[in-house]
Amino acid sequence: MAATVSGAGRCRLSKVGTGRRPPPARVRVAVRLRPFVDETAGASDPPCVRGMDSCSLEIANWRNHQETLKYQFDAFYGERSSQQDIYAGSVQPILRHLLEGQNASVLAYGPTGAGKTHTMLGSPEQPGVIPRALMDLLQLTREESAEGRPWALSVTMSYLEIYQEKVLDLLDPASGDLVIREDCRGNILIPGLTQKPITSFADFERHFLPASRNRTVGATRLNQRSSRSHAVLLVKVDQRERLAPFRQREGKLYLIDLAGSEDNRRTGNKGLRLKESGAINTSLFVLGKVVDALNQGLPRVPYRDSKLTRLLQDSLGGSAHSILIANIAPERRFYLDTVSALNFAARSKEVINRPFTNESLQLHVLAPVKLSQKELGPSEAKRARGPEEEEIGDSEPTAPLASVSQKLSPLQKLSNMDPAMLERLLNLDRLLGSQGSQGTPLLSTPRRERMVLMKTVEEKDLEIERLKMKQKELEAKVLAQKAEDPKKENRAPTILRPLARRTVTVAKPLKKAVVMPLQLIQEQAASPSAEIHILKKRGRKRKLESLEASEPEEKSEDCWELQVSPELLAQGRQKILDLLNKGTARDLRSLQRIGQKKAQLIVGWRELHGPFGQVEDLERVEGISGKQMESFLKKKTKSKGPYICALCAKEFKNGYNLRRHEAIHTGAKAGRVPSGAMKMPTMVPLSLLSVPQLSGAGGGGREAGAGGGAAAVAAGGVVTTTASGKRIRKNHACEMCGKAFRDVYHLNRHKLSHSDEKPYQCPVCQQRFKRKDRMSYHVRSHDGAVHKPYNCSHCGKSFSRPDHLNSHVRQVHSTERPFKCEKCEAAFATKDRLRAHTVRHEEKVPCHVCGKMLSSAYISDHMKVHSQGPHHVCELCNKGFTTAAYLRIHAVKDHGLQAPRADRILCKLCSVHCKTPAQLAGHMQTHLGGAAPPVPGDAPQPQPTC
Ligand SMILES: Nc1ncnc2c1ncn2[C@@H]1O[C@H](COP(=O)(O)OP(=O)(O)OP(=O)(O)O)[C@@H](O)[C@H]1O
Repeated sequence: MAATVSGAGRCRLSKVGTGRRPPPARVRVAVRLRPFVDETAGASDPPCVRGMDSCSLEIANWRNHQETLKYQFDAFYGERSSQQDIYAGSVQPILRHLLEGQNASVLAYGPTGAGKTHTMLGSPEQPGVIPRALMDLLQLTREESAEGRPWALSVTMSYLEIYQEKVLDLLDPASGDLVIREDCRGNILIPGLTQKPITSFADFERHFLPASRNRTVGATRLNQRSSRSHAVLLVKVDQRERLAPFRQREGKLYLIDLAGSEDNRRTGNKGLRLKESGAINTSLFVLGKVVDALNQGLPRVPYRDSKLTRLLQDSLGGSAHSILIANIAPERRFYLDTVSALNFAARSKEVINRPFTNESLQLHVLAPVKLSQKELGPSEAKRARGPEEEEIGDSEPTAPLASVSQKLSPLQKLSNMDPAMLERLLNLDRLLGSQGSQGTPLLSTPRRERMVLMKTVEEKDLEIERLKMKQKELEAKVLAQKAEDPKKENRAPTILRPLARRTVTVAKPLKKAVVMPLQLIQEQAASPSAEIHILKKRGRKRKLESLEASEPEEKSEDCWELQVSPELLAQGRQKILDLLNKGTARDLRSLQRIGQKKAQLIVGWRELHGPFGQVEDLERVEGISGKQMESFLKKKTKSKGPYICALCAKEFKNGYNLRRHEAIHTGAKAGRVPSGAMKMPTMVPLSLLSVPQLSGAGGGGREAGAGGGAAAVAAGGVVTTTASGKRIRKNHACEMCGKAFRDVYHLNRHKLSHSDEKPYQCPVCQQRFKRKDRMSYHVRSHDGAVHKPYNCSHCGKSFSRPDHLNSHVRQVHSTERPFKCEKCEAAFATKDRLRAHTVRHEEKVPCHVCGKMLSSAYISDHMKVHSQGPHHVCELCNKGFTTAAYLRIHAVKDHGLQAPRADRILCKLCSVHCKTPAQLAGHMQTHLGGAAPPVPGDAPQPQPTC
């Protein structure tokens, strides 16, 4: 029986009367570890995964063999668990939701050969989830629809596979590729998909077993009967109420055996198998993206990017109670697949679904339960005719009918709605969704909820109208006030006119201008002493006609001077001091003459020596000279120009520079002020600046990703705004990774990161470097030219900067691991290490050449395999490797060698690798019984090196 699934002809009543968003139900995740397939293998090769309890497991960390990665799920089933354990523990509990008219789905996920088909299908001796669930479900429906019970239940089944992005009906293989559609309520439909009614398990087997033989399977190196497609068994439970109000419910159960992700090096796939594998990997990759998008609350979830995710729209982030069974294998050769499957499972358990009851009124009441109008009351008789008839039928409805009609009529509005309005509502829905609103979603839920939202929209419109009115009133008031005091109105622009240089050269009266910040206009009357004078002094070229006789010495200078009262100055200095003591490196950069490097030096100094007593203490920071200090302080009193940033007090010669600088704080695009805007310099005395304002300063106004990209470069370049407000166009893209750079120099410097080439060698110790500047710096360290006064109290290593010392202590000697991974329990000493670690949680992407699944961070390295061939060849077996690191791993793993790095010096006594002869000399002390290293915790003392 071919049937087109359709919701037409029904009036949906789900959650009528509740008006609330359905309660959330997280996707539940269970992990099943299969036993060793070859039982003898277990003895020689211990499993790489170990169960800890019924919910958690641990797996070795391949980057650090001392560590294990721990995962926690809703359930963990070890290798000894039976099919019944999994079914009873994780699947059986969700079946009851089907009888409530809700959807449920069970997905088996995992790498190829990990036991997905075994879990879902099993064998005649060990039946899996599918036969067990069907048996129970049919039993339940029989009980529920027994005579005298209010509901009549019927069950149908459909069975399909997604093979190479084609939807194929396994019950009718001749039907070809079917399309997936979505109805106006967001239900996923497959028109033309066969639905077979089943009333007993024998019925089910009669349809299911031959259909299963239609599923595409094939032999790979890892699995003799590997599923080459995703198989989806859809079981629908229809319920019809036997008595009024003749409701109808529909619950859908998806039982999905996903094809396994495949590493084609190990499966040995070629030709068709490789093509199948590409389709499988791609759809699983999209599945990962869907999970990520749902977890991050992105406005667009890429369901449509693959047939699999389109079909699963209901199960992930939709309306189903979902359970994901992640199957994993114990063999070491599956290690990376296992980690990847566990990471996917960990991410999936964050996904929230909102199941609700799929309930509607029957339009055409079932014949057997149709009662005569006599048997029904008049109102019931009318209701039995169905809502459509209610709405369009009688011209003079009775009272109860009218009330039903009234309830339903507004719902019609939505279908008749103007598309623009519908779009607005959709946007609003997305917005609410992205903000994690507790409000009602719009189009993913039944109509009644949409009504609530529409009402909200109307209320918001009214609110906007009200605010507009208020604004108009206020504007009218302001105008009235201005009219009352025309003198004040006229004076303001004179006071506030910007003191541009050009105006000064021609305007004699501007010998002395009083410029008031806007905020001070009111205060000035009360406190004349708070005046701030900005004096324009005579320029050398642009001669001022005459200046006041009292200021003869100022005539020789060509600059603006800001004269502030001593109290204001003192307050300003105090604020700078606060900033020095409390601000982060980023905040400090908002100060005059303090860049990234100096900011870090200041923070490092502060961590070592405690807070600064006075601003002048800055001089004690290594790297800030007395001269710089002087000019730093001087800059606070001597102005570059009259344009002062209201947030960080930096001064600028002209408005354009100021606006460009302001973009740092606002993140706005620097540029011309719109013609209507007031062209005013922002002049605020330091005293008005509060520390929070200062500490908020320095936010980068990035307009384009720093990384840019080849595409963006091709389209005219990437424009970025640096933290100091400078706009840079990056026109040069790296062809390896697409990152954009401003010039060829930086591009070439970056390209070195893609190669292992180290062209620069230290003439003293032969250590090699990728960059010349790094090499020269290193060479200077040999002759003591690099001053390294900061010594580590734990190991004696010297550093030129306190922040370097601090980060060394944090990384090497501290047991503190403040940077925690959100996905697993790993913790790190530095942000960089955490960042490197998070790569492993990223869903792998397929290489477009060979289909191999890799973390995106490793793709560019991997591409070397296809482009230039291996660089590093093992001398023992002639095998090539793309990186020296891989060659080293190979030497250790396959030949049991401890391969020394070319740039390392080996200690002959214990084979420890040292970077430099100096380090080796230090290390030798441990063999000679030299002086013990300083006691940990000793404050490091700056010691000049000889
Ligand atoms: N829990 C288990 N107990 C015993 N044998 C198992 C178990 N799980 C899997 N196996 C066996 O492992 C082999 C591979 O399992 P299965 O075919 O189910 O893997 P799969 O994940 O479906 O692979 P593919 O994705 O390639 O289809 C089969 O021979 C199966 O019988």
